[in-house]
Amino acid sequence: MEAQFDFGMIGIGVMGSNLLLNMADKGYAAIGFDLKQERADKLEASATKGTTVKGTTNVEEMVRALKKPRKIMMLVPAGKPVDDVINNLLPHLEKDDIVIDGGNSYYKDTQKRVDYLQPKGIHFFGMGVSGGEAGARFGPSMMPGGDKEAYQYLKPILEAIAAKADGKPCVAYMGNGPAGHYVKMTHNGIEYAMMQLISEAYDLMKRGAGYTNDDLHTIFLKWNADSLQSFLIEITAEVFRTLDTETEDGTDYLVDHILDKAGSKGTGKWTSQDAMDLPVSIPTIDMAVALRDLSVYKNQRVEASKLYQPEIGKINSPSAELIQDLEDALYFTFLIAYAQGLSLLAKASVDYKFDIPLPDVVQIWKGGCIIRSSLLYQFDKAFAANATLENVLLHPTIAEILKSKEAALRRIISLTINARIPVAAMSSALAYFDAYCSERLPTNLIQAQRDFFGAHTYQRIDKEGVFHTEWHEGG
Ligand SMILES: NC(=O)C1=CN([C@@H]2O[C@H](COP(=O)(O)OP(=O)(O)OC[C@H]3O[C@@H](n4cnc5c(N)ncnc54)[C@H](OP(=O)(O)O)[C@@H]3O)[C@@H](O)[C@H]2O)C=CC1
Ligand SMILES: O=C(CO)[C@H](O)[C@H](O)COP(=O)(O)O
Repeated sequence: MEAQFDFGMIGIGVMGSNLLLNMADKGYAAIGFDLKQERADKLEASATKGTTVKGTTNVEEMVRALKKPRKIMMLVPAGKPVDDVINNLLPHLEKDDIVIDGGNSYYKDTQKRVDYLQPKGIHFFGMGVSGGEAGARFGPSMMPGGDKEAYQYLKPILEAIAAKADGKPCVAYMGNGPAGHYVKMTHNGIEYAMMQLISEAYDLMKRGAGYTNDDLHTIFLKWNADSLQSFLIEITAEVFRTLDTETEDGTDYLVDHILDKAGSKGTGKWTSQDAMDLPVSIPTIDMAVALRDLSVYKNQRVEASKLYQPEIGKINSPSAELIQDLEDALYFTFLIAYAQGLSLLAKASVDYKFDIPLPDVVQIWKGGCIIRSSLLYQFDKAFAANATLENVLLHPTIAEILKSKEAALRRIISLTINARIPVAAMSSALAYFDAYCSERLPTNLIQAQRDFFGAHTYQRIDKEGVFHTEWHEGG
């Protein structure tokens, strides 16, 4: 076959097929490989009339059909399938070909793959893709990282298919080596935190204040039209009005029939693990991971609820005030979740020499991805003033916002404590804020204890040096 295709895709499942069809709609000739013939046929059948889309089960045929330098993306499950695809592709590739892993791969695996392929002259990109099925088809947010020189060949195609925010494409070069996958991992960590925060607001309104699903639908719609405008708030409004087709008369709401055990594929956990390695404090993301983990222990929770019989207190605050406070509390805590994720990227960028452009990260998260929200626009001024800002909480415009919403969050958390509604992520966001804004923390005592039992030494506030005290006889 003559080399006539602009882009090749390996793995034409949910994400791969939609991304490829998106490219074809933008005028690129697209070819997709899958192990299954029916997927290859389905790809061709789904193409928009007049576009050039081919499906194949022959990897060599796909590679030969691509213009040079070849641009091949894989969208397969993370882990072994990625290495299998690389090894199957390698015999057919040539120097300067570009291979992109668009899945949710662990960034340390991506680094190994970059190191493996670089001596062979192959440019390997780790690229986070966010937006789910609809995003892939009509405009995702994409976070590519790898060889900057080779990015010029990808840029036009990626910019054409990306979501647009304020007319700018939601894709940009994210830095060296596995930087793209690191940014996507962090995106997902923030995603975990925002989802946990929303679920806590839901719990407070449903179990605490007794709102119905219809009420919740209306409240989330209003929030989405107001300060909390975001993809996650928008889809949550939809969830509350979706009826269950499995139950007899179909009048029950589906959300009430869904088991309260959360799944997770690892990106949230990796964010927390890597933050601890660096170390960067991201407790709201950590708490979101921990609460998904806790949710899995359903049997233990059932047993404990019988043992302790916790009575959920009624929250009787006037409705309008409660909903306004919750809106402000969510705004405050979403902002903290973004701040923690961005502070992780700032540190990783320096320590790992990723050179991540933080203003671009904020820009490409404004559209197409799961954590898109109008709140992200608030960070523009902070990063315009300092593109490597360690923490957005240090910028005066952010301080003004947080100060205006802080009292509402404190009122909400006070209500939940007596009502026994667990708001672990909200509480962690407030505690992080209180600690981050404390000139003096009680950590002096921890240093004293460490020196007491382990002669670990401490520093003093009034003179330079390292000190040790004989705290007690034999200490
Ligand atoms: N779904 C989503 O919303 C999002 C997913 N992602 C990530 O994108 C990646 C793909 O996800 P998604 O499209 O949902 O998954 P799907 O399961 O829909 O598709 C995966 C595809 O990979 C193919 N595949 C699996 N193993 C191999 C292999 N060894 N060689 C060649 N092809 C293989 C499968 O082929 P077959 O079925 O024939 O075996 C299938 O076509 C994952 O890393 C996921 O985490 C990222 C963002 C959002
Ligand atoms: O990357 C994504 C969105 O951005 C995927 O939907 C991801 O799979 C979600 O993670 P998890 O399954 O752990 O909730």
